[in-house]
Amino acid sequence: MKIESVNVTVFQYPTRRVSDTAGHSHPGPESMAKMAMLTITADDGTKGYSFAPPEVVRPFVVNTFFRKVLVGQDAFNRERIWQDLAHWQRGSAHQLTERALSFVEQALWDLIGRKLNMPVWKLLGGFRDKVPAYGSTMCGDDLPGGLSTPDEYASFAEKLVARGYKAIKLHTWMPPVSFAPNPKMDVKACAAVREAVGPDIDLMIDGYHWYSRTEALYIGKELEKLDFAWFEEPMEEESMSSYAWLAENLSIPIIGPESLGGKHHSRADWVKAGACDILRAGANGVGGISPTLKVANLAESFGMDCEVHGNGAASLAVIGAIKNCRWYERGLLHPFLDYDVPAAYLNSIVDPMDENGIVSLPTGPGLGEDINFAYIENNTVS
Ligand SMILES: O=C(NO)[C@@H](O)[C@H](O)[C@@H](O)C(=O)[O-]
Ligand SMILES: [Mg+2]
Repeated sequence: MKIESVNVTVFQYPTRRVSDTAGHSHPGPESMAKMAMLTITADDGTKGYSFAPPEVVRPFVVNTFFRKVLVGQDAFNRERIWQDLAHWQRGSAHQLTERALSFVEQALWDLIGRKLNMPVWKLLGGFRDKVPAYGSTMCGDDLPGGLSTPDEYASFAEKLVARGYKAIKLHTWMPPVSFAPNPKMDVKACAAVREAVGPDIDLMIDGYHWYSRTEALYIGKELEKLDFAWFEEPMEEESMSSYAWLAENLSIPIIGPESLGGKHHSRADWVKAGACDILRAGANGVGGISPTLKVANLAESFGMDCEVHGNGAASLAVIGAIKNCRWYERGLLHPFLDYDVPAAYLNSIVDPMDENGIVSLPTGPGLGEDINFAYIENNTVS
């Protein structure tokens, strides 16, 4: 099955998610956003798809890297294609990003799954067809009735538990929110949520990512009193030694790295350095599904869990194939937004959750996205 073409369709769709000046998403007025659908087509007509921000898979990236490496290759030689692209990153002047690599690799997996008429998670190992989800909140805000006070976090947490979630992760306040960063406010939000949901719900925090060692230590010690399940990204992840120091000084599990580059290579060094108790990797951030699987397998070899970063089909593809991931990150959630409403370009969401907080993995071929092709065609902008 030879790859014949790699194409990108950019289309517009309505959204109520806006980004702040640090890239964190919050609810906002409805606006039209743009999305790119990356399509890989094989010579027998089979197609594979992934969705990406248009700038990540812009024409320069597709023409300069994707088409040169993929076209003419056997689509089943996915690892060889991935290695060839990954090696080109060094000489790409930072134009071939981990995220671009992730999205083309995901489309390749989707193509393979569609060709074999099997879900990717089953192709990769088929460990499970259901997974418990944790509710991952948006970052805090200053919206009255949103996530602007500890009590509003507590009230939202109660609603999430009523919806079925058995675990909740708080993204707390970060600049540009006026009073952030604020370790004491982070702790107050965590305490309010623990008070509201009781002792049987797993709680985690993912707060301001640039605290000092002493600020992170203070928060961590307070979280230990609140029996939090993990402490995520409280400092700059480029400083692995800071995380090793923090992990040494706290009993609460430290999880990471999430946003650090270096794919599965950097995560091996984190394990060796004792910089985390739980590994983390996302299929959009470490170069795709296979590198995420490599991180999960590395973690398993050291008796560690690997909690997959982010929601979506690619995350589910990995989680369905491995044992050592306890949760699916379902989010990001906010009181003002209904997560269960699919985006206009999808007929249904890929991660439906029942009243017990269990997400059933997609049973369709490939990554299992229920794509509304007619909508995309009617809303194509380039
Ligand atoms: O941290 C995350 N998940 O754990 C990300 O999904 C979110 O994007 C969060 O970091 C953020 O909004 O920056
Ligand atoms: Mg995170």
